[in-house]
Amino acid sequence: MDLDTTTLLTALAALLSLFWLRSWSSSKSTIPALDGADGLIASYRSALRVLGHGAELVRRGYTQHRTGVYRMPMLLRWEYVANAPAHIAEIAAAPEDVLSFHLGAAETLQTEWTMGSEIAHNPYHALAVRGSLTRNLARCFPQVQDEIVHAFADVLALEDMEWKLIDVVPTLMQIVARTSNRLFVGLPLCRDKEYLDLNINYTVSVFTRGQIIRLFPEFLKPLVAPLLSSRKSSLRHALKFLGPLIDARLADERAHGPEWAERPNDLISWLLDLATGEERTTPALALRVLITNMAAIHTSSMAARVVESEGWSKAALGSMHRIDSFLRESQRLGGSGPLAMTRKVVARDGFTFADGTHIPHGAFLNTPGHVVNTEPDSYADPETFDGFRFSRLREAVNADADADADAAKEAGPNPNANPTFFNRQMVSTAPDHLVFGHGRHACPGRFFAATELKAMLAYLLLHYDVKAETPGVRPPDDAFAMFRVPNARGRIWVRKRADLNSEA
Ligand code: HEM
Repeated sequence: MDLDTTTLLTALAALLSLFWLRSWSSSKSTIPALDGADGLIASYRSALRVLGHGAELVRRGYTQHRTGVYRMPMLLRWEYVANAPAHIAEIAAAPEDVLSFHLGAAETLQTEWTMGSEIAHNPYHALAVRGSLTRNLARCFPQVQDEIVHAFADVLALEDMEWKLIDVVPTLMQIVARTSNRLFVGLPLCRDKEYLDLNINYTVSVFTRGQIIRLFPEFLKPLVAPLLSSRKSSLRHALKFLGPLIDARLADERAHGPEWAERPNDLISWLLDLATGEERTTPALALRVLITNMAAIHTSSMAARVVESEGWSKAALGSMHRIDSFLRESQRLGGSGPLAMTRKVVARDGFTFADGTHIPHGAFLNTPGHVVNTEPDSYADPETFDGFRFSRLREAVNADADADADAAKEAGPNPNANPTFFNRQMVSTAPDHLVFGHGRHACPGRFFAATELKAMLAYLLLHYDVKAETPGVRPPDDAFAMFRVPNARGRIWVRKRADLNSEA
């Protein structure tokens, strides 16, 4: 879909929305509206403004209602934003049958249209990521490490000591997709360019077209969404690669049961451990592989600077506090959109915070992701990138536990877990660090993401020199409404290091 078509559809959606007879009864809510956005005309004006200035409006709402909840006008309804840390902690702790993460995500990503309604109703792939994938990280790390070496060599394709200008986002997406798929589906498929491109294109399509579909009123979605969504064509395409692999795995399971000597330790097996009924078919399993790829690929872009040289075994990565700190800081500033942790209130009586603030049934409740990640009460000089902010803290408290303790805690009860681990690691979530969400639905893939990104950054630093295209300048993020991603046109210079080490 070209830019003109996108613009046209967006304009059409906005126009239709203006004529859509939205119920304004909720504007009589006791919860205050964003200042200047109350009333029919003002609210529509603000809702249109959200499309181009979402982050600015969320920051304004934070300044105006620092300790409370306010209503933000969107084109099709009012949404609620909770600013106070205590409220954020309550949202994080609420059970799925009170505040639904899955129905919140279904709205944000338009899951029914971009992925299929079964993904929201039976998200068992998240359990496979939280359990088996996380538990197997240490065992599978040598393969991930091996893939990083090959992926950097093939994707950067540097012949000699010359500097090469590379496009950051597409290059990192190739490397991340390939490394992740070494774990998900193994060799040789993880190196198939057509398969990787399919996963990357599907990821981009879910995030961009989901935002456009979201602009349309419900009654128009059945007409418009199938034209915009690439779900069916992507799944058909994915079956070309995954179909034979999954067919063979299902045949083996039928012949030998769930445990057999050469059973691969990969995502397909981890999904099969949990899949029941209709989920145990080739297309249904292929869709879960596609969705897990989408979750894994979407957020992995970062700035890189030389920090220090260490070995890069899994154990060494655990002690690489500065790389961990650098990535956490990078995510703190660039990793959350204006709104995070979207939840749909599904409890019949609505949701009431401990201080009595009441959110009605059916409403969407959010937290101001980027704003809390840059709250001056939590972070000194919060808008400044300080790569070693967290490693200094860590050195000060002299904590030595690493992400494994946290990962093991997530994967299941562990009587030997150390309760005093440092809680400002890359994988640690908090009401003032919402990059991976927080609470019950905090990203289950973050242990893998942290291991993979730390290994990638360490490898990059040991083997390549890197510099910004324009010294000291980070290109501004691309933003649309409440959606924010690294600048798609950002470029950096890369060359092989003169004193190239052979990998540890
Ligand atoms: C830097 C990389 C990543 C970031 C920033 C990230 C961020 C997030 C966020 C913000 C959420 C929602 C949390 C909430 O609303 O409370 C989430 C959920 C999720 N993420 Fe990630 N993620 C990353 C990598 C991954 C990877 C590598 C995987 C898979 C291997 C993954 C799988 C998932 C899944 C399955 C969920 C849904 C959780 C549930 O159903 O409870 N993510 N992620």
